[in-house]
Amino acid sequence: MKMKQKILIVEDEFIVANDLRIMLEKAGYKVCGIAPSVVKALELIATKEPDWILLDIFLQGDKTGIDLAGQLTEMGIPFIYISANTNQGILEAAKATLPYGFLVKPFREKDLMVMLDIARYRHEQNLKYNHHTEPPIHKQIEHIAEKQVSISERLKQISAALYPVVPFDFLWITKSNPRSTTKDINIIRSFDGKFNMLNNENLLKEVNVSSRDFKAWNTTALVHSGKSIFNGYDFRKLRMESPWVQRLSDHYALESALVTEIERDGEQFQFVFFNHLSDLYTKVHSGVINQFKKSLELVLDQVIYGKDITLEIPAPTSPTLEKPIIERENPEIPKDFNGIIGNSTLLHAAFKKLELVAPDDTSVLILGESGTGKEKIAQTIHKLSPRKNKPLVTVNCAALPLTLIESELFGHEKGSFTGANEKRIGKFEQADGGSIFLDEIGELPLEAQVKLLRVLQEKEIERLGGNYTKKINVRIITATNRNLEKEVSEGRFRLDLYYRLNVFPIELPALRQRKEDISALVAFFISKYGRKGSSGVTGISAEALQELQEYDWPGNIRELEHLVERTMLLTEGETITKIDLPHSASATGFTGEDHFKIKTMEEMEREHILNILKMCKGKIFGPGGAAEILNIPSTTLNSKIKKLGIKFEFVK
Ligand SMILES: Nc1ncnc2c1ncn2[C@@H]1O[C@H](COP(=O)(O)OP(=O)(O)OP(=O)(O)O)[C@@H](O)[C@H]1O
Repeated sequence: MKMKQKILIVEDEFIVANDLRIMLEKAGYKVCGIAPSVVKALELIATKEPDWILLDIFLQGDKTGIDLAGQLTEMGIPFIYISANTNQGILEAAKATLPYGFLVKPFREKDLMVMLDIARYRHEQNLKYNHHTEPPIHKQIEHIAEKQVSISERLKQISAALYPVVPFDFLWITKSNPRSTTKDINIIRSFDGKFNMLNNENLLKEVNVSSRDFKAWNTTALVHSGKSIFNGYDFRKLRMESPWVQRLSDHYALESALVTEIERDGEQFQFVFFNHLSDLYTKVHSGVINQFKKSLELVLDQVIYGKDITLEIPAPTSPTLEKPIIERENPEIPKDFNGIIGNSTLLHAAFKKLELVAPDDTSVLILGESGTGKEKIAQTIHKLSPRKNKPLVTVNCAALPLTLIESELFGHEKGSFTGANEKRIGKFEQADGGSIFLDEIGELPLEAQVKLLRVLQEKEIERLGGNYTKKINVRIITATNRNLEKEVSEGRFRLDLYYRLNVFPIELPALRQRKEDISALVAFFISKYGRKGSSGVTGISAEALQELQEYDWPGNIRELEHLVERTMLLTEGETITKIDLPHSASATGFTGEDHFKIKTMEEMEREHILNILKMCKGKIFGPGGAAEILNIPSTTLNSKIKKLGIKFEFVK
């Protein structure tokens, strides 16, 4: 008989805590204490040494469950949140602490037990691989801070990493002591979720303030007397005290702020996060930002402090046409990992995980946008596993008609449905002894999900329309470019299956997150297509490469590969000097011919919104903003913009 698992309940509502205790004890767990506050929880952890913690978010005292979570991770104690709070910002902040689960109150006894069961299973797997699922956000920030890309690119990436846990529309980083605005950094989030950086000079122009006024206002960091959260009345007071904050908040329709101070070498810096939602920030956010202080220090050291801020991307050093910077004849053909090119830290993190898991039978879930190389990774996992001499069967779940998917995967008996003239061996049976790669797993219909769960749990398949079951031995590798958590929350994907598949996730970065790999990839593709075809291209000019590095790559490596191949065919000399990158004009639907096209209502709506956005120079909120002109709430406009796929570049 196994030792009973000891659980500590951290919950300030006695009735809920007691209820939980009864359920857990009934299921055979030992409840080693109930703590209504973080302080009490730490005391009980020291004396009772719990195996698991069930953690509420808002507790007695000024510390939240999320504050405690950071310490739990350091102590290596696994935890699950149990909270009634489903505010998106708080969920994201909770997620960033890497819990083993999140249960929303009220819940059924069964939900709790399933969640605990799966969490324990995942924890065992994690201990085995000694890792957590993804690098925590502070690690991501530190990694970006040290990247060899421009300061503004790093700050944009850091903003994107921070955003899920501390959402903001405007971030002002300023030196508060000794007071100075010369090194101010202003980061603005545009409505399409991109971050743009402005120095003070440009920002003053944008918000229409003369530098004389700015100086006269003696604009300095906020006097915040130790307070960090500014909602409602506090925010209005802040506005009254600072004309600069007033101007910013009028222009960007900002309604709340969160402030944190960081000291470096006797100088005090202030990070001020602003949001257009009122009452957005809570002590959860200030707790999170406190946990990130060390990373923010690094950002100041590496990215800002002691350096001149230039927002311009440095001009390419040698924009030569004659001297291509990548040459096939003298090829620095990049080193690769089983045919996968890339040297960025993000990709290396994925390789490391891959090497770790490949020899085992553990299921792997590969996450990444389309074209990031998920299939390549799946092939490599198989190649590096003891199953390498057995088949790797690939199934694209999105490419199969719903009606056929089950028979394709699990096989069918003759006559089991109309058209089933012959018995069919399913893909799982074909893969017996080897691996199966289920691409686009998010597309799998619910009935097939049940069967897949059965394969994972019982290691057996059942053909359609028969009593035929067979034990099989298949390693399952899945991939998706969808947000599976969202699919789960919307009822399209089974939670239990998600947890089983997500035991070992490998995240593949989008190409835009690892632009440092672009030149190696281009060199690789030039060499690949040069050898194959008749193109005489051997290199690319620095300018053209720079252009590639500035592009966003929605189609990732697949798009880059096709573009290089196409450009090589169109290039007459040896060096690619001109690249025909997709332009926003055609994407906006503003080509000349469009005048004569019959347009759908959606197209009309899109065009009208675009026109207004252009008129307002992209301003959505506040006076003179597009929402006001269109007479709809800004939130509605924002969701229309998203739905209609309007991108910020189209507005410029
Ligand atoms: N790191 C890499 N080095 C070299 N080639 C790569 C790399 N990553 C991807 N590719 C190439 O890019 C193309 C797309 O890769 P792949 O099909 O593996 O992407 P995917 O993420 O599975 O895409 P989808 O989600 O659309 O199925 C392939 O031709 C692949 O060979």
